[in-house]
Amino acid sequence: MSIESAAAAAQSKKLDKQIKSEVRVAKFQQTVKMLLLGAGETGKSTILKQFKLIYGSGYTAEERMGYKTAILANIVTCAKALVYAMDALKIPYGFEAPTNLSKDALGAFTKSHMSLNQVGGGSEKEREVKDDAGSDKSLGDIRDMGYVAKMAEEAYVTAGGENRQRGPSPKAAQVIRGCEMSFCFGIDESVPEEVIDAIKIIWKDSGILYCFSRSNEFQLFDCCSYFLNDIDRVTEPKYVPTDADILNSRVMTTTITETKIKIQQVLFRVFDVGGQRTERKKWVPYFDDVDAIIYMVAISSYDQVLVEDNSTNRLDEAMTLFASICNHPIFNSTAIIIFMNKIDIFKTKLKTVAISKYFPKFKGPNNVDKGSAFFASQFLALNSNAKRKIYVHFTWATDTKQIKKVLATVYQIITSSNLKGAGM
Ligand SMILES: Nc1nc2c(ncn2[C@@H]2O[C@H](COP(=O)(O)OP(=O)(O)OP(=O)(O)O)[C@@H](O)[C@H]2O)c(=O)[nH]1
Ligand SMILES: [Mg+2]
Repeated sequence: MSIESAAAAAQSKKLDKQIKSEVRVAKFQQTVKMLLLGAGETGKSTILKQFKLIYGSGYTAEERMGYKTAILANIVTCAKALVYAMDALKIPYGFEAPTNLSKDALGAFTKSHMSLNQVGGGSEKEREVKDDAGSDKSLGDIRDMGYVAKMAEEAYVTAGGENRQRGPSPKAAQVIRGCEMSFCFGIDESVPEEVIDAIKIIWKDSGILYCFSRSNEFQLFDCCSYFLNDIDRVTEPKYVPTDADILNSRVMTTTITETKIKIQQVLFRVFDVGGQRTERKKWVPYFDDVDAIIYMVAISSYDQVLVEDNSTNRLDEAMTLFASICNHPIFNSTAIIIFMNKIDIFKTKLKTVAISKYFPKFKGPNNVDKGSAFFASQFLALNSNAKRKIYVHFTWATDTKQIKKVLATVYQIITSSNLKGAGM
C-alpha cells in the first residue's frame, strides 16, 4: 500500500470512529432504555406511575375508572386475607392484645404456662424473657416471645374456634368470605353495601387489628390500611381515584410494558416487568442495549416471606436476584441504581420488629440509619466488579414529592454515565 493510500485508510478509519461515536451520542441524546427490575411487590409499577405523573400527562378519566375496579378489588382481597388469617393464626374476634403487660399479669401468665416451650420452641432468648418476665418489655418483644399469640389461641378455642363464634364481627366475616371476587365497577357502582358494612365492622374489631399487626405471618397487601381507613370515601358510588389512590393500589404485573417518557431532550423507554418468579422467564428478551436499570428492593420486607412459596425470606430472594443481574456480562456497561423502597413502612416496622431476628448478622441498634446502611451494604457486597459504581437511594415510591427529587438525581446519573460510555 502506498503512503497516500495508507494515510487515506487511516483517515477513513478515524472518520468512521468519529461517526460511530457521534451516532452513539446522537442515539443517546434521543433515547435511554431503562428497565425496572426487582422481585414481586417491590414497587416497580409504582415508580412507573410516578414517571407518568411527574413527567407525563397524568391519568385520564377512563384510566382512573380502571383503577377504581382495582382499588375496590384490593379492599375485598385485604378483608378476605384478614378474615382467613384470623382462623389460620387462631385469633378470636374481639381479642384485646395487651398493650403493656404488667409485671403481675405477665408473671401469672408465665407461671400458668410453664410449658412455654410449646409456644415458641423455648429458645434461649425465650427462656431469658421468661425468667425476666416482670421487666418492662415492649409489646413487640412480648409478641416475639409468643405470649400474646398463645393468649389469643386460648381465647380462640374458648370462643368456639372457626365456626362457633357469635356476634357482629364473626357474622361480618361470614359475609366477606362469601363475597365473589369477579367484578368490574362502572360509574355509580361499588362493592355491595352489605360487604362494605361487613368490612367496616371487622376493621374496627380489636382481634382483627391484632391480626393485622401480625401480617408478616400471612400475605397481605401493603395498601390494606391505606384503603380500609378510607373505606367511606373509596366506596362512594361516584368515587374517582386520586393520584395518591392510584399510587397505593396493587395490581400484579403479568405483561411487560414499555412506556415512553420525554425528560428534557431525552426519550426514556421505561420497561416495567412482573417481579414474581414465574414472570422472570419473560425478562431475557429485553436485556439487549440497556442503558440503565432501576433495581427495586422492598427494604421493609425483611420479616416477610414470598407469595410464591410462603417460605423464602423476601430480602434473601431480592439479594439472590440482584447478584444475578448486576454480575450478568450483558449489563457490564449499564448504569445500575438500587431503590431501597418502602422506607416509610421500614421506619414504622423497626419500632417493633428486630432486624436481627431475621438477619442475625445485623448487630443493631434497630434504627433507620443502622438498618438501612446494613441492607445497602449487603446488596453492594454482591457486586463482583470492583470498578463498577452502583448507586443506592432510599425511597418512598408512593410519595410523589420524594420521588420527584430522586428521579431528578437518577436523570443526572444516567445521562452523565451514558455520555461517558459514548466517549464524551
Ligand atoms: N407504603 C408504601 N407502599 C408502597 C411503596 N412502594 C410501593 N408500594 C405499594 O406496594 C404495592 C406493590 O407495588 P407494585 O408497584 O405493584 O409492585 P411491583 O414491583 O410492580 O410488583 P409486581 O408487578 O408483582 O412485580 C402497591 O400497593 C404499592 O402502592 C412505598 O414506598 N411505600
Ligand atoms: Mg408491577
